[in-house]
Amino acid sequence: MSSHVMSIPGTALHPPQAPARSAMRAVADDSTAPVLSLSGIGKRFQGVVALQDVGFTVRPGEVMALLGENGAGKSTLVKILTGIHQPDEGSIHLGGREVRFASAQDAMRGGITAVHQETVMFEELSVAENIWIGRQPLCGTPRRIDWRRMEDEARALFARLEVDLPVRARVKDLSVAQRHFVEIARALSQQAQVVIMDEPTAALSHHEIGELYRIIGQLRRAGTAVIFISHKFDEIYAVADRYTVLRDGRFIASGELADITEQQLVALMVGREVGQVFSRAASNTEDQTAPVLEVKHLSHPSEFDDVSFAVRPGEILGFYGLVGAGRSEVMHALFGLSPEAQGAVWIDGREVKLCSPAQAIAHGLAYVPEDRQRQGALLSLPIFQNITLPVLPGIGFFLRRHRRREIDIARRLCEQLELKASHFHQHVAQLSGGNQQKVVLAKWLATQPRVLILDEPTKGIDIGSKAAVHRFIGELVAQGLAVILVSSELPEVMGMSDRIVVMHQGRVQQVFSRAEASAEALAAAASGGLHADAATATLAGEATWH
Ligand SMILES: Nc1ncnc2c1ncn2[C@@H]1O[C@H](COP(=O)(O)OP(=O)(O)OP(=O)(O)O)[C@@H](O)[C@H]1O
Repeated sequence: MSSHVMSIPGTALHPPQAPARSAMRAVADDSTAPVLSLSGIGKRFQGVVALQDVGFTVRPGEVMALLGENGAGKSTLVKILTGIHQPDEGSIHLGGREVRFASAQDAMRGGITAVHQETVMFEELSVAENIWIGRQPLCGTPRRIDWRRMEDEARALFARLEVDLPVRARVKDLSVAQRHFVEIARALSQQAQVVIMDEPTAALSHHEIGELYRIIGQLRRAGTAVIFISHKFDEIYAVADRYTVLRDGRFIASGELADITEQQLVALMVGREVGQVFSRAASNTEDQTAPVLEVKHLSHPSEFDDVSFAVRPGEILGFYGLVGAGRSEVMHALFGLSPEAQGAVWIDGREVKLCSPAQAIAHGLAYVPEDRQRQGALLSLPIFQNITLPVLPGIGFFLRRHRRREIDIARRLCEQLELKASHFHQHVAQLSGGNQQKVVLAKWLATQPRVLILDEPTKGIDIGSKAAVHRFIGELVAQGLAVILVSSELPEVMGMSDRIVVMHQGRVQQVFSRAEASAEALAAAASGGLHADAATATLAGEATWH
């Protein structure tokens, strides 16, 4: 890692290593004709310019990282490439022919497929049926579906990918990673020339990320071009060959990743200096300060067992663990969302019952969930109403002067979080994904809680805004707020927390002070107390795939 921006001392762990790029780049070189070329692409939404004169090329067998801040226009471009939106201007050439896709199916048939979390699949149908839906092989007279061929060909696709996935499994029973693999198999079956991956690792474990990298290597060797969107630089450098940067809907630069440092990329993306990310001085809260929140022996029949911890005013208590460790489930229970949970919760030294979110809020808790878009934002309401919704009773919604105050609160938070929107009355549905996340964050910060639970607060948020979010959390803590920070990013959890609880398989494995918390020690605890080397190997995705 070349820049100061993402690295802090002691975070020696990196995401899974991709195979050496020189070995993987069998097809693309400078003389290869592009498989995809865009020129002069423009798109407006009700006066908002999302893209303007964007052009770049992608060659067969290369991985192109598409980079930009929240709202830069990446998703809009993906939607144009996959037939969901039509461009107002410009042209797209695929395999040397000009194309215009009227729908997602049209784009898929034409050779462009996207892999992302929101992809609609037929939940009740099998893996094989999802791969061949709409084009099932037929046999006999009268013609009927050739189930055996359909399943055999699906098996052959997974064999090619070296993924062990039962083709008769129902899609509803698959993990996010397995769904990605089904989509990739479908793309292969359609001889896709370009596969777009939009933040594909967001919900994957370290091991699954390793699997995904390996499959990307296979696509590349087969000559498929991959457009890879991510806000994480370590993974961009691990998998991509080239980059294209967008800023404010415009093309800024393209080039080889080998020729550019992370810091230079950040400068291209944000066009200004970015503050230090992941760095906060430890709070000077004394150990003898009474905790504002104490959780004692919290258990759930299937999700977690005997979880106890305490957090003091002015302190950040980090929660680290692998996907599935039970961290988010504990936070759900704490916020009154899990009726089956048992245990005791004490606030300011008094035992309280938190049986519903309303009770939790009344006791000064706020919870910003991980899945903010689905659980947090009212997409059809304007930004300022989303932000002030939880505090409306407190500021008198119907009084005009209070409406003014509502807008003031919203404006201050939007500035602090560097929200990118054309105006406060813009509907949240019209914001980019990252900016929608910031609205939900602002909404809960506006409640001025005493204990703020943040679940993956910077997931999907660009590097510049990450620094702003961290600064803002730091300011709130300095004013006496207690924060519980659930994060899967080691640098974030280490750089921000005063103490770190590591969970493994639903239990508290170990609690670290800031001084004790090294990347290796946290990883070892997250893997169930393995020796640090073994834990590092597990995190690097070297274990076998089940
Ligand atoms: N349906 C829409 N209506 C109005 N404006 C829109 C719509 N979709 C996108 N925009 C605007 O287009 C711009 C680009 O958004 P886009 O979603 O492409 O950004 P992005 O680079 O994908 O950001 P992120 O990293 O946050 O996902 C933003 O200003 C956004 O508000």
